[in-house]
Amino acid sequence: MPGLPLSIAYETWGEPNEDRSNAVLVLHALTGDSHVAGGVEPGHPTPGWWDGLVGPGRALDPAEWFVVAPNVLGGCQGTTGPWAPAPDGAPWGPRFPRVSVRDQVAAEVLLADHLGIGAWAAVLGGSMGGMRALEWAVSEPDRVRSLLVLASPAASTAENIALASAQLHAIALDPVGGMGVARRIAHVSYRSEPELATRFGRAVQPDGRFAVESYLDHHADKLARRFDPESYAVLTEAMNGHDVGRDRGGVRAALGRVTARTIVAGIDSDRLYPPHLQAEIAEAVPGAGALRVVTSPYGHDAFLIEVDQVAKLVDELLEGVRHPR
Ligand SMILES: CC(=O)SCCNC(=O)CCNC(=O)[C@H](O)C(C)(C)COP(=O)(O)OP(=O)(O)OC[C@H]1O[C@@H](n2cnc3c(N)ncnc32)[C@H](O)[C@@H]1OP(=O)(O)O
Ligand SMILES: N[C@@H](CCO)C(=O)O
Repeated sequence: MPGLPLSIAYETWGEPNEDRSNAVLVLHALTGDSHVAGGVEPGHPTPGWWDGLVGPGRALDPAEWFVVAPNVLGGCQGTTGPWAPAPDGAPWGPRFPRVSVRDQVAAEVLLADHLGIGAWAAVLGGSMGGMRALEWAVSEPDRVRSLLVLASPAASTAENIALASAQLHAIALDPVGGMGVARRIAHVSYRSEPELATRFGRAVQPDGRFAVESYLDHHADKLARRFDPESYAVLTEAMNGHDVGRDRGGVRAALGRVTARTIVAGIDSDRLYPPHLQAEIAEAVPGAGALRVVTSPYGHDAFLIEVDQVAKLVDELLEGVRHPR
């Protein structure tokens, strides 16, 4: 992204130690932001999306770790994205340049440099956050001491691209209404078929809508109140282009570069990024060991919901940083 004026919004928890060896990078998913957790620490009053993970007595205890969470490049919660002013003073909007997951990580490298962090004790993320975490470990192996990749692929699959392409077409036709359509399509892929069947069945509400239809309407309306359609499109295109193996001799060769102590986890009911995609990563990253499986009825969104299981994985990862083999 040479030439793009760049601002990065980020939040931190805890304090860096003298050599910054306690710094942990947490990377959010598609519609997430830098507000990982809240309600437990001064300065972070409102709840976050991984509340159970950061806070006193939690896996990422600010008394021990310096936790850093940036808003992604192309996002709409403070970091440069389509909402930001272009050189002519008007918002970039649809003129915002295409960015890749590699560009996003390159921006996060600049943040690490700015904060004086040579190597992260851990880099972790789920979904799109896991794509960036993996890209960090491949492109900057010396700067990632441990890595958690959760519910992410090494490269977006044909099905991922197909689902996303329908969403991008909807936004291209009508940004605001289209993002609602996109969220409906995406949200179905974030949940599991048995969950939807058990929870909603064929129930019809008094207003005539299927209950599941009304549920999707609700999530579409909620997103419209908090997210920018141009940003949704930029980030979706970045995910479509995600392939750690591009120009690196393929996925296996790229993953072979990773030197971080690595845990790779999938969710048993995830139909967006099913666990076989994480098994591919676990097999190719040196020393990653067996794939870990989060058990959940909720599908892909379990990376946000099953926080206790995620916290155990983070605990195990950080234990390895405290006591390296
Ligand atoms: C890192 C990141 O990804 S950050 C972004 C994370 N946040 C999001 O993605 C926001 C969208 N939300 C979600 O995807 C989910 O709510 C999660 C993953 C955060 C949590 O999942 P769950 O706790 O299982 O929530 P669930 O999907 O059941 O949604 C609950 C909502 O649906 C509503 N709902 C349930 N049934 C119906 C229905 N028949 N009609 C209308 N609304 C309904 C509930 O009232 C509730 O509303 P609220 O969220 O405004 O309080
Ligand atoms: N609910 C998540 C799913 C994408 O991983 C989000 O909106 O970011």
